[in-house]
Amino acid sequence: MTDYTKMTKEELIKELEKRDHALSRYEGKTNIEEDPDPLPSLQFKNTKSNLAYLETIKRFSRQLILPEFGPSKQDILGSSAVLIVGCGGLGCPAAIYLAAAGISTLGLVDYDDVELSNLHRQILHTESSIGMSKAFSVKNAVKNLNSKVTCLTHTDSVTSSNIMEIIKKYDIVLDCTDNVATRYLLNDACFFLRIPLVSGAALRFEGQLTIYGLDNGPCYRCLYPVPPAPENVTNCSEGGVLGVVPGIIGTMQALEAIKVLCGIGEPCSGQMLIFDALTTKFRNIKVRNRSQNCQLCGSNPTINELIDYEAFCGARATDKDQNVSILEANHRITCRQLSDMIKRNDHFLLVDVRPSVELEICRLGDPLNVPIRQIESKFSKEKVINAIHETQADTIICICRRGNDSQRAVNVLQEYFPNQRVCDVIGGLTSWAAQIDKTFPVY
Ligand SMILES: Nc1ncnc2c1ncn2[C@@H]1O[C@H](COP(=O)(O)OP(=O)(O)OP(=O)(O)O)[C@@H](O)[C@H]1O
Ligand SMILES: [Zn+2]
Repeated sequence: MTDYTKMTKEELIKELEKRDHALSRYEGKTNIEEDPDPLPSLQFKNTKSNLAYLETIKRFSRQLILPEFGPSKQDILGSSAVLIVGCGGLGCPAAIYLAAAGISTLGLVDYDDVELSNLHRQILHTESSIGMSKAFSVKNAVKNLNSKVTCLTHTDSVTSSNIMEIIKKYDIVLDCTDNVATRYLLNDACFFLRIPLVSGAALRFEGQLTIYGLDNGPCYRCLYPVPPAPENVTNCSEGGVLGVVPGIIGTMQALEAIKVLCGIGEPCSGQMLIFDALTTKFRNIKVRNRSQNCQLCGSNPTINELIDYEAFCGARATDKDQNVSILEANHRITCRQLSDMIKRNDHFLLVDVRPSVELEICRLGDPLNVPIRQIESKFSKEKVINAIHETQADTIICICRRGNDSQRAVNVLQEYFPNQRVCDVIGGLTSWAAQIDKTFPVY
């Protein structure tokens, strides 16, 4: 194949004229297979204008000169469509690298809008895009980088009812979401349409990456036939994440998509890449082969169509906080009631059940910190007894970030202190900030 990168501008123009002339012979023909002198696909894609052709060569020159890549692979990217589900921490880097690499079409899906707390890691969103749809925000960034990319935005959640219609247009799908129900949904839909699924995940200091449904590789259900109990699932909003970690995994999702589309290298299928940011270690674990017993892709499948994934997982297809209500009303007080108790100087013990690092962010007064993990495992009664004596409290009030863990804490503490009134604060510190003190930090 001609190496265009080594040609001078004049030589390139001459070459173009020659090829434009050759192309003109095919005008009006639908079948171009009889081409005796096949045009380099890169040229073929850019016949409309010489300028576009020259720009394309120049833009991608550094990857065009890779012997394993070259114009033929560039052309594959230039006619490929990738769907990115989730325009957050993983989706942002994935989208921008794919756009930079010259993908023809990017599908951008996200039902959510940009928030300030997204900006530390969802790197295509900016301060001025707060409140804007994440899918549009990513589209803007992509277009700024490479105006030639066609962006199709979807601002609804993907669900069983719309997913097939959406993904059928794409060559490969990237799972950049953050909840289990959507992972099963994407897995099943991609399997039914035989579309490879590049799956990424990032939490705290760890990231994971693998490809499902590629060639004879396993699907998500081969590895995880049963969804985890909802209470065992932690998301970034609860567990935290260092911003760079999804940046690395999302970038690698883009890389794997390029490799799969172009058929280069060894894609990360049948193996799970695990990245530990704290030790700077990448481990590659071989995962099980495609399972004969898999309910989806095994030899006797029982799942032959999309199902209700929220019911299957017992959890919603979003990581938005869900408020649980496990206490009787007489064990709950409102922020307003707590505020009145503070004003009246009532004798109560405020127990903040958040992890201690979160008290470093903000706290209400001078609470006793007993994290919910301790309360539910190795709980030492002494600490609370001492504090009750010190404050001469007749009531123990548990508080947390949003009013879920505080209820669990009340359940345990009631058993330890049956003669004491134990209650929690509805909505926790988030409600306190909304209803009582607008200057109180929300995180
Ligand atoms: N079923 C779905 N359809 C469309 N988008 C989805 C679906 N499930 C998850 N997402 C999107 O995937 C993205 C995941 O990214 P990420 O976890 O980084 O963001 P986040 O949910 O905004 O983060 P945080 O937990 O800090 O609020 C989110 O923007 C979320 O809206
Ligand atoms: Zn399977």
